Amino acid sequence: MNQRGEAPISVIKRLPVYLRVLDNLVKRDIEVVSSKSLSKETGFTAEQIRKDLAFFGAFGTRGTGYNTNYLRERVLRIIGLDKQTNVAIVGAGHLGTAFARYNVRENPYTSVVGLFDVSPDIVGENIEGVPVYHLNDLQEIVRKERVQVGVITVPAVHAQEVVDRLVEENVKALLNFAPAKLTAPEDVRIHNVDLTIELQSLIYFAKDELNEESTQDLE
Ligand SMILES: NC(=O)c1ccc[n+]([C@@H]2O[C@H](COP(=O)([O-])OP(=O)(O)OC[C@H]3O[C@@H](n4cnc5c(N)ncnc54)[C@H](O)[C@@H]3O)[C@@H](O)[C@H]2O)c1
Repeated sequence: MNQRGEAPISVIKRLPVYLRVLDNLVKRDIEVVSSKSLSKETGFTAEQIRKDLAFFGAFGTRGTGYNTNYLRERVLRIIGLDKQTNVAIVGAGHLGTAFARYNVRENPYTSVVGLFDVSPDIVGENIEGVPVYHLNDLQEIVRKERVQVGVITVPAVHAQEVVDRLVEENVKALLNFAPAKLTAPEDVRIHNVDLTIELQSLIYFAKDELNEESTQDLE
């Protein structure tokens, strides 16, 4: 049974947050955690947490809480992080290299096996142990390293050609940072990330609280 198929996207999106907190608790040798303390650490309500976790089976013991290790392993398995996932980042500029650095340091669950670029200024370099290859080597490395996820951090005008190359190599999951509308076959999943849109929507939601005097009308 595909457990992920049954839970709403909002629940799935909270799972990595639970994982981060559980990782921390395991590191601190905390063996049992209540939904109340998970609530304190995540900011979600205890009821929400119990409901979320119940989607995947009842893991907790009433009055005691959840076994931290067990819950962490379940969450890892539900997300699909119990097996190594190899990632390639295409575009080794500001964002691509920052993303690579951060993931090498902070994300033990995926392995960035290579960055790819076309600029002679960066090809051949090494970012936190991750080699920067020329785009021409994409096919060879994707096959050799069994890359499953592609991250797109090239200028928008080049993003579709990068998608096409990754799709040709059978990469089925793409995380796109370029502000471009990309197309791929139905069995390829593309997630778009746009921090500028996040910033703009924050301003919309906070606009009543923003100090009127410190803002100037643009028109
Ligand atoms: N989603 C967000 O929140 C967010 C934030 C910042 C930047 N961006 C976007 O991310 C992308 C990268 O931004 P940046 O600031 O790192 O730019 P950058 O110019 O620093 O880096 C882009 C890199 O892509 C390389 N490149 C160009 N064409 C390529 C190709 N066909 N194949 C491989 N590499 C190629 C360039 O040589 C360069 O190293 C842009 O599309 C930008 O708009 C998105």
